[in-house]
Amino acid sequence: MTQDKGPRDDRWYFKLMSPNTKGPKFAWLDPTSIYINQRAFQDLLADLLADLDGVEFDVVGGLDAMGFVLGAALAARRDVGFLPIRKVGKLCVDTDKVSFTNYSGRTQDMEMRLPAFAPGTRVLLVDQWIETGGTMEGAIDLVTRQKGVVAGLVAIAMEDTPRASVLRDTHTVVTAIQPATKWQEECNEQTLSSFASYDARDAFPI
Ligand SMILES: O=P(O)(O)OC[C@H]1O[C@H](OP(=O)(O)OP(=O)(O)O)[C@H](O)[C@@H]1O
Repeated sequence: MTQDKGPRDDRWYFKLMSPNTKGPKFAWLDPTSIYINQRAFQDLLADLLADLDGVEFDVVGGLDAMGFVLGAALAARRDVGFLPIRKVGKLCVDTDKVSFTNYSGRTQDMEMRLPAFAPGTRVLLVDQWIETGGTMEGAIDLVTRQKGVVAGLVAIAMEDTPRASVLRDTHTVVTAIQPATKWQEECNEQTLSSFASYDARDAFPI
């Protein structure tokens, strides 16, 4: 873990996130570079876990695909199980399915095994990023349809879009990028000032 991670609203590892270099068919940034560097990944997990102190949950539900990385790491740290919520057509067991529309405007289906847990099970939902909130809304539906309790939502960041803001108002939400900060404003603008000096080598494993 880093000795000095920087202020809580300006963590050093935020600037490792990569800009989109492939155009509008892709997401505007790639936070996965944080996972490459062990200090950055450990610091990210420590920050999220600190903010999850006092949030009780029985299992982590991770959203396909990058929510698997963050969710499984948090589950292992908190000594609970991990429930993958998958894009459609992958699971070879009985499933429940929802349709959702994400930032790309495309409608997709997402599945969770059926049954996945007993009624009343507290599920922490984890995804890498929340933009429109459509993907997370679909996961919430899957959990509540099996009578699970959504214990909280976790992401590196959640943009202040209309539906995502509703999620923040109605759920316990933990994000690495803190609301009402410079970084949050830049996420809302979908351009980070750190992109100007971005160097992929800064995220290399040491
Ligand atoms: O809030 P929304 O507008 O629904 O968008 C957020 C979703 O989009 C990204 O994943 P993506 O679908 O790009 O897939 P990936 O996790 O496989 O990269 C992100 O990790 C969320 O899952």
